[in-house]
Amino acid sequence: MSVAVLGAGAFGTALALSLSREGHAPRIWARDAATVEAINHEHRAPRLPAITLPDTITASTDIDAVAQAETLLLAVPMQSLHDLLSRIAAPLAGQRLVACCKGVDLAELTGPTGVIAHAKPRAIPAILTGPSFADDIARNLPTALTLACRDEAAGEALQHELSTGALRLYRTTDTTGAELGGALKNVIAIACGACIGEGMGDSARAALMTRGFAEMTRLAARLGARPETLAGLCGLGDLALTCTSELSRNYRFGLALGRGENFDAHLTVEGVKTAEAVTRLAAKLGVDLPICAMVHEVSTGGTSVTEAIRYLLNRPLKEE
Ligand SMILES: NC(=O)c1ccc[n+]([C@@H]2O[C@H](COP(=O)([O-])OP(=O)(O)OC[C@H]3O[C@@H](n4cnc5c(N)ncnc54)[C@H](O)[C@@H]3O)[C@@H](O)[C@H]2O)c1
Ligand SMILES: O=P(O)(O)OC[C@H](O)CO
Repeated sequence: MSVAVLGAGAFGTALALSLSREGHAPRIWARDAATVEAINHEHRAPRLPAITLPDTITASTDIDAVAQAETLLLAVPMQSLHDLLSRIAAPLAGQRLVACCKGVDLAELTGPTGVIAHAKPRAIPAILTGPSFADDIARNLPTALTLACRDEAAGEALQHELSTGALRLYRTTDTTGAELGGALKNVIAIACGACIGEGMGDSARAALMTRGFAEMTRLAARLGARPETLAGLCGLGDLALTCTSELSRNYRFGLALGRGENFDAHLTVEGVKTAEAVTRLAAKLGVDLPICAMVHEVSTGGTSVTEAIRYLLNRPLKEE
């Protein structure tokens, strides 16, 4: 089976490397010629500068040519996924489209598999998500992720196609749970970073992680997801990684908010737009997501970290 990667960022490049170790020769689509030049001639990718790529990994700016592979890994930021799919002329009928992004689309208020289903209704949508830093996958360190696909046979085929000796994929048909886990953990990671940056301590972070997990499962349950999906790699697993590691951009963005420091605007921080999207979605559905709402307020300058923490502490007391 042929696999291609659309998007030459850190995660797309790391996944291409992972595939190349299993004998695939993946092509990467990049939107700019300079990145294609760097991959094809210097064997390096701008977003993973420390890694040398094998010459079996090649790149092109011709999206319609690259998109002919049977399996396409869609590795662009969440808010660019719709734009990416609209660049491809073909309907991609019967092809497996695996979202490798985490978030909720602001325009459609759906996760990546919903965006795929709207843009390419004859394709088979799936999502690859869970605790993993691109750099770890690129270095072939042990990693376990969730592969979610409603089509069981396609999901099983993808699980086998994308697993490697170091990258172990667990399968589920619960795409809603898998994508909400990955989306919301980024929002909670911003909250945890802000809490640590503000000097609130590890106990406060543990409280935010736990009550954040309650928000994740509440919204997911309202949208029909299974609780055990959220308790898996794509939910609890990724929450644990992202809320505790300074390798996470979402966590570091939160740290900067808490410390009152600037943050590099060129870095992909999915939790900011996702906080806005899930706050809107929750209002529409009548679901209470106070931590997500505060992350949206703080990250858009609507309130301070101190005020947000005070608000969360002073909410009416309730049962756990
Ligand atoms: N980096 C990681 O460790 C990691 C791990 C797991 C999941 N992810 C997820 O992968 C997704 C991508 O993150 P990343 O770290 O690879 O980001 P990145 O910032 O390293 O790269 C993003 C890439 O997308 C391209 N891009 C942006 N907008 C585009 C558009 N409109 N059309 C086409 N290409 C566009 C950029 O040129 C860049 O090559 C995110 O949703 C992220 O949550 C990342
Ligand atoms: O750097 P982040 O915060 O986007 O996190 C990367 C991955 O999503 C961690 O699983």
